[in-house]
Amino acid sequence: MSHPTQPSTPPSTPALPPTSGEPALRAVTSLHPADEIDLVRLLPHGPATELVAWVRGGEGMVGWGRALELSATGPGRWAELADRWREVTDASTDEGSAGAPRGAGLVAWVSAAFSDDSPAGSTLVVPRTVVGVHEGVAWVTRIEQLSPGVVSEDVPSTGTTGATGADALPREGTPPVAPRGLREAPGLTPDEGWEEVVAAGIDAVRGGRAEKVVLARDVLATAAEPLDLRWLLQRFAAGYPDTWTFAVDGLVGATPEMLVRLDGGRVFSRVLAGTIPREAGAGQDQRVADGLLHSTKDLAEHAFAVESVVERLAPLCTTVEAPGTPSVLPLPNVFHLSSDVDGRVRPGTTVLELAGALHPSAAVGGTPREAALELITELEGRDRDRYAAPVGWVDAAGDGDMGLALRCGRVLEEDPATLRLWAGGGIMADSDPRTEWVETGAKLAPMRWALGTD
Ligand SMILES: C=C(O[C@@H]1C=C(C(=O)O)C=C[C@H]1O)C(=O)O
Repeated sequence: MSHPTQPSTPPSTPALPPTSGEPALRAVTSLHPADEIDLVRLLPHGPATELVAWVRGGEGMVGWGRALELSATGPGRWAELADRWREVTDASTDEGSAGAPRGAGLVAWVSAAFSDDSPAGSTLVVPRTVVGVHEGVAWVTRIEQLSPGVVSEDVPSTGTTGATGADALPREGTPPVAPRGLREAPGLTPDEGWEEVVAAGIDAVRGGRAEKVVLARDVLATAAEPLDLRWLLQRFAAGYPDTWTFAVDGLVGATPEMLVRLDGGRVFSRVLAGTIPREAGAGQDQRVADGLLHSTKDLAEHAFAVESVVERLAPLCTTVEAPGTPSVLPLPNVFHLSSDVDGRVRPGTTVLELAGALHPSAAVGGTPREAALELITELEGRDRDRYAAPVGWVDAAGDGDMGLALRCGRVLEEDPATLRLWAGGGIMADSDPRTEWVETGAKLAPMRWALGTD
């Protein structure tokens, strides 16, 4: 039996839609008076990964649902996210945000992996609903995909105030659920081994391998049920109002450190390095703060961090200015040496590219950068996931805030009742392992307090 011969050319197939480019989004913003809006109370109950927040002193933004998610890995993760976000925003429409406060309109939250070779990946998330507050103005932005793509189900709406429809202000969500039956366990480094890790870091610095290396430890906190992130966010917002309370992709915390803010061409970075736990009793504050301001070890450690930021900003800016001496930033748990760096960015640079260039600053890596990163890999011996990496938001113009993911934890993908908490500190030749243990304990205090019910 003979078989029909195959045609030499395949039959013509219908034309496929263009595959280049990212999905287009449509953002619609409405403005409202901001009377008595408590942003973190607006968040609906939902899985940890569906909630986003960036709030400080009652202002900022919260969001939920997912209109779009982009991910990237490797050393090119920043450039990839920046390019793809530009493609998204170029193809998208943004209605009603003209003249509205910074952050209103099309906006994405970003959380990146600390290291270039991390399996953790980096993510850019555009929520379906964003509510913001700034200087007496509130806004609601609703975002949807215009072109085909995967859109996850929105978190159920919390309802609306008076007015109905897409532009109404969402009403407060149900009260958050306090974590029950909390227990702590040592993380990837056994507690009793961490001072040895620090001692090895001190030896490496004394031996000339680096001038400063930041070493961190982790702790696991497990509750009886999946954690309600809104509990933590409300605690942070109330107890740490001078820090940026953040949530994205299951990473939650209250960071005092602004790696980089871009606002209409102005660049700002708050560099922190050099820390002392705040002792109970306000009577001690002045003495402790003075001690920090005169500690040669802490001043040197701080200078490395400022230098690393100024050096990396310089090629991307027309001007960069740093103060000659740091000041003391008081937080409920610690004092930090703090320097505010200001600059003007060269046109066309977004906050994502700035964060990519600055990360890891010597506040979380060390000096020199490459040698310190090698030591971190060698001595910590495990991946930092999203800890100590940039976290924040970017708008359609490329402006935004990128803090450092510190005083934070991340919900484990495999167990939504467990958070991995992290804290680290800068190790210099004259550091002491016991003091570093106490300092990292003070840096874990905000998370431990936020998990509590006192
Ligand atoms: C590494 C952390 O914090 C960083 C390290 C600091 C230090 O060593 O003094 C201070 C602030 C942060 O830049 C942390 O909180 O985990």
